[in-house]
Amino acid sequence: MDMAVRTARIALVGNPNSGKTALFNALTGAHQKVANYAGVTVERKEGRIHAADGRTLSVLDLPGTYSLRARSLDEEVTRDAVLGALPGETPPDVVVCVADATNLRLVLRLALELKQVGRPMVLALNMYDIAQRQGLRIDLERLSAEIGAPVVTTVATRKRGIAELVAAAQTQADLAVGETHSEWHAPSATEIRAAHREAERIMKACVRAPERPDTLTGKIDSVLLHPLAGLAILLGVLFVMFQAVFTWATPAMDGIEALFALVGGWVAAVVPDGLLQSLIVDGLIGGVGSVLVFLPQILIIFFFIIVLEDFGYMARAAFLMDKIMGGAGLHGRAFIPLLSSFACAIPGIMATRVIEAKRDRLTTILIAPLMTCSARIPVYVLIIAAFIPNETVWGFVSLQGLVMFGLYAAGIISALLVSVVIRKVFWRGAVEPFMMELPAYKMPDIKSVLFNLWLRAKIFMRRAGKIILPLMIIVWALSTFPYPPEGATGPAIDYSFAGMIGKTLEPIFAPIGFSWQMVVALVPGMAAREVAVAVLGTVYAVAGAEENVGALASVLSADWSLATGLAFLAWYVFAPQCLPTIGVVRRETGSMKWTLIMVGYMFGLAYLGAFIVYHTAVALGGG
Ligand SMILES: Nc1nc2c(ncn2[C@@H]2O[C@H](COP(=O)(O)OP(=O)(O)OP(=O)(O)O)[C@@H](O)[C@H]2O)c(=O)[nH]1
Ligand SMILES: [Mg+2]
Repeated sequence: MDMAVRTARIALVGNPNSGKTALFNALTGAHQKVANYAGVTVERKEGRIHAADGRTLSVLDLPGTYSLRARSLDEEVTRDAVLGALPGETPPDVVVCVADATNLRLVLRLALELKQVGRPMVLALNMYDIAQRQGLRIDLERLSAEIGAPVVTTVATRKRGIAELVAAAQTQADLAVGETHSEWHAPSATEIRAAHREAERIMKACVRAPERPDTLTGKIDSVLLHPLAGLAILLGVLFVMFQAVFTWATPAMDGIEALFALVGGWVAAVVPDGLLQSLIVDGLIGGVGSVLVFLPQILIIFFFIIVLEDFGYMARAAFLMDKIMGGAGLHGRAFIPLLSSFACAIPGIMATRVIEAKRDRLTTILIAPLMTCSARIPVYVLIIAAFIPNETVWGFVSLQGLVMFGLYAAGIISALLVSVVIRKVFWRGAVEPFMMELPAYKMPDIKSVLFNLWLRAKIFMRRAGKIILPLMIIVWALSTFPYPPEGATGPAIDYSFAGMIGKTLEPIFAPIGFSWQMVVALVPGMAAREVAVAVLGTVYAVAGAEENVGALASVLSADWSLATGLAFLAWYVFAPQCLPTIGVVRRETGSMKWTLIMVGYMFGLAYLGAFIVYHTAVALGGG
């Protein structure tokens, strides 16, 4: 074998939240998700490093773990990667043990364990900036001698120490060429105790306590984690977020609408009247534009989430919610997956891999789609704009923002209730207590916040191109053909395939106040929820070029009763309106039965919720 061209493989292994993914990004130029809480990475990710000497190395980012005695699915991935037990994989040539330099005790135990596996190792003391700021003194030479591996200090977020780390890893790889020894056995209780003592001894020998211990974190925590004040602040933060959605977004929306109107007008002037013009202007530009216009709202919500994540607040929110979630039969570790589900249920469901007990994980998967994903935002905003007056209550509170807050709350509360029911119906037993490690507070980095927002915008726009655009072509065709017969008087859509489908299914939805036009919007909404907004624009023939949220909202408010509008919102809170999510649930649970149970209960709740809302509103005079 020609050693010179063989790519050495490096694996990043370390405690949760120690900065492995930040290092991976710094090493490879990738943009994997980094956030200030444990359990961000749940899968292995491979990337490439082009070293200074022209060689390439391959590097693996792995889920965080405290030990190779893996307990949850994500930790098993890390163990198997280190041992080369994943199908088709050999053990890595070098293990880079990534440490949070301010929290060495736990990582030393892991480092000792890794050492036993027998792979060449490098210890990366990451977050070295924070360690220095705190005045923590680490005897690097002694530490290196004690664990028998080179030690490199790094600041992943500032790309410091990266070249040194690569060089050290390369040297280790070269020294150990051809050596493939790798073994591990689960340690006995005696061995574990011995390892703890050894880690303690190394700590004492190499680390001197910080001169300026982090008292700020403690001070902030005494407020933010206060059982009452903390919860009030959490609610306040969410409240401000939804107020912002309705007050900050308008100028940006106006800009996007103007842009699409301009393009639509331009195409209408260039392309002759007829089918092609209708397809481009109404179907494509109007359809995609009517969804893209909600980008500002989505980015505002993500802005809050990203800043709070980076600050280290989300782990505190998990702490505050722990009692409530435990009461509902949810494991404390369910918080982060549920939080991820506010972006989209799919990454949320994947994130449940951090939950050890199968039942706890299954419960979390089953309720994750009730969290308000970002694809619901366009629908909520449109219907709220149509039916909720743009007024201020109690002097300063936007009523529309308040309703939005209520819809999110409805999702959360129903998720908790469903969890209680799952616990009652399918299994009992106490939930294991769990304490998430609270990360130190960090000032969010503006560049990375903006970058993450840009990634979010890209995801949303890619969806518009890849899913919404093709769907809109289908919807346009179904609502254009067949043409109305000679002498027909109603709108053309009445005679189209879309009209036929809607009218066939209408009887099912009539009891909850939905018209056939709404049914037409629900069907493609199964592929991507937000398409419903574009389809409503099509079925109500709001002309493409002058299409805007205001115009569509006023058509809806004229055509639907208030009761219908509210019932539609209720439907959207609960309905499993998204095939990709159902597919992921099937894959992650490995069970058709549980997938069907989820789809069934969600449709049931949607129908029941819309029914109750509709009839209550009618009874109160909103029909
Ligand atoms: N100040 C400072 N912050 C860092 C450094 N490295 C990472 N961070 C921050 O630490 C937090 C955790 O980083 P991640 O890269 O997500 O950690 P991880 O080890 O991949 O975490 P898991 O995937 O959950 O195991 C993020 O908020 C990073 O921005 C560093 O060297 N200095
Ligand atoms: Mg990570």
